[in-house]
Amino acid sequence: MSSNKLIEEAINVRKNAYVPYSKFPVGAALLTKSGKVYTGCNIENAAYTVGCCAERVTIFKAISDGETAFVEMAVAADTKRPVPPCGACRQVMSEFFSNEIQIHLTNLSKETKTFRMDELLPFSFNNDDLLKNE
Ligand SMILES: O=c1ccn([C@H]2C[C@H](O)[C@@H](CO)O2)c(=O)[nH]1
Ligand SMILES: [Zn+2]
Repeated sequence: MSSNKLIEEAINVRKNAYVPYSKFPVGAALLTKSGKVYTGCNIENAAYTVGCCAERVTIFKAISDGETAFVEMAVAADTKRPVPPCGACRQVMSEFFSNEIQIHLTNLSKETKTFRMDELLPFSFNNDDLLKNE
């Protein structure tokens, strides 16, 4: 699976986005170490705040299937620059992605920027911060 193929999958799954409110479809694709590709799109709701971004839908699909080891992720939207993930998604990514994982952000022209997790979310809150007495 090439990075370009993963980007194609992210662009392709945008068609399933449920976005009657924002009309801003986003797609994501996640490659596991076992070679599986999980895809996801954003899913909105009439109660706006309960909608979920494409990145989190994708990661949660993989985690709920028992997958925890990942290689790379692609995120695509119809943006001028490669689409930047929101802060909530960066926090969820940081829970499951080590710094070896490549995160490809792209747009429909496949203008792509690739980041490491600590570039997308430096000084992130993590499980170590919960261990205040150790
Ligand atoms: O990286 C992003 C940015 C936004 N959205 C969604 C949230 C909402 O449904 C719509 C507009 O913000 O796009 C994503 O899925 N991923
Ligand atoms: Zn998000």
